[in-house]
Amino acid sequence: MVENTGTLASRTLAGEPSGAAAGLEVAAVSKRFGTHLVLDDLDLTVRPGEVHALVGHNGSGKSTLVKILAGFHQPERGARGRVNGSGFTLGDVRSARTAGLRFVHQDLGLVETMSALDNVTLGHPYPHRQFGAIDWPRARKEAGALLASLGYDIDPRTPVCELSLADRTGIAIARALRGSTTGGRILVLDEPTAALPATGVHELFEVVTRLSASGAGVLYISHHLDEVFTIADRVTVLRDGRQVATRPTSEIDESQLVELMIGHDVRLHRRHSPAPRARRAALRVQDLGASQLSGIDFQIKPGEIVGVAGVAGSGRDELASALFGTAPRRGEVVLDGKPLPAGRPDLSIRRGLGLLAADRAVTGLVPTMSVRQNLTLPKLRSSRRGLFLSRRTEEHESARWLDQLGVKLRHSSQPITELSGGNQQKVLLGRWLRAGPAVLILDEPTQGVDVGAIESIYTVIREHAERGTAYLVCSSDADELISLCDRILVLRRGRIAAELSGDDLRRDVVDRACLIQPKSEEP
Ligand SMILES: Nc1ncnc2c1ncn2[C@@H]1O[C@H](COP(=O)(O)OP(=O)(O)OP(=O)(O)O)[C@@H](O)[C@H]1O
Repeated sequence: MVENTGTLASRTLAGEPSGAAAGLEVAAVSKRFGTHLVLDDLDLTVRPGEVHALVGHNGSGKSTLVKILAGFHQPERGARGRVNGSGFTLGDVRSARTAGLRFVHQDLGLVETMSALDNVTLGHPYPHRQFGAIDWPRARKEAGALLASLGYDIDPRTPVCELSLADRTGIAIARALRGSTTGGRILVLDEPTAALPATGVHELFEVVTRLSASGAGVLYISHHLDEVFTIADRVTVLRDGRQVATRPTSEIDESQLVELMIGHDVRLHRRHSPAPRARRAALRVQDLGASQLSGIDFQIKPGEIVGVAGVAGSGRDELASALFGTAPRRGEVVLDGKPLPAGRPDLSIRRGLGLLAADRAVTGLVPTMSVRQNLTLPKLRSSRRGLFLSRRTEEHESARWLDQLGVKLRHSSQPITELSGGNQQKVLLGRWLRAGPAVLILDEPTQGVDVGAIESIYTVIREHAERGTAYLVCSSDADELISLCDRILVLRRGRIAAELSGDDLRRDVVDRACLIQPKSEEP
């Protein structure tokens, strides 16, 4: 419990030893949207050299806090902030920047077509020669040195679109830190690993460790509790906008943390499914090839949930879009007995193949539409009366879906952009399930979704499998595949290296199959 009296200096934080030098201190931070109190009197300290994790279920207020710190949202009156002892105005972009706060947001905010150098320099002046021309060699040298100091070996001339996700994260961190002094800087990383492969996560941890060792305070927002225990010194838990605890990570274990986050114990249940009886495959893939994939053969029966595991570069990332038709492919894809042409996502949808893509911001959401409109998008015909959409039918059906998926919202005509990331993901899943595809491909289906909501999403997926929907689940989370799938295809170097089922659906077996090349395969 955080006391709510006195000045910033006199407030004591849970888990904060008295007298500790504080990098970032905020106190009494509240935020309302309309009548909805989304942050309720929060106090937080990030010490110099500390990695401080901020966790909480979807909609608990993490991003709202980050936006207040960055100056995009105004907090309610009475909120106070200090960096290294000097006050700054919460809710003011310039004040946050001058105070030394730096941010890497989840979408990274990079300009794909521009070079690493331009992206690192974005928003900062380029070095100039005597008569006003840009000093390109110096600009490149400075950007290269900054990236190297963080541990990234990136040629500043490389266009960002040619860089790996891990290197893009490096560019975003370098840009955030550019121009800040080494001592006393505060870096806020908002779900930095959401789209990173495992190797990228490892690289990022090295960067974060190096930064904190240099005295920077890092506020680290993540849904991945294993990351919190690997990288963070302390963790603050938000639940429904309230700060329920701030603890050293050494004094808490994962199940206690989960309990703090959601208020009760959650266990993920394994699927116990009878073997599908249908003779004809819902999806048959033969000799599929794409830029990273070759010779891929598999089938999925109606009602089956098949997982795809594989490390970055294994081809796992490419499989979903190649099958759906948004990436080029070779080979044969047969849906419900009929061949599906390549490069035709429109036909895929019409014939009953859906894709819940990993990048919801690019391929899923229509940001200008309401929650209800986003949910009902692909199946407009079912709720039409004559030429007019029956609003009552649409409202009734949306309410049922939103309830079933446990979407946290005020009302269904609210703009989708007002929902938290995890709740947006639930709406997109609902959209596809509602459309009733024969086969649904889920690419990282619970990315950005909190532990409490994950089980409710799995339940919905399983229920639809029992009614005959076939699933292909591509995920970087082995635990997700194990708890959800009947069998798992493991990709290595673009080929199916193993198929796991039954007693082999175990973390150690999946990880081993993804990583280790059997002696017989060695060149
Ligand atoms: N601009 C806005 N207008 C109205 N409500 C908003 C707005 N932005 C966020 N909210 C609401 O504030 C609450 C907190 O949202 P926030 O995005 O901070 O959650 P979060 O913890 O970051 O969730 P996630 O883990 O899903 O990203 C949610 O109920 C959300 O719907």
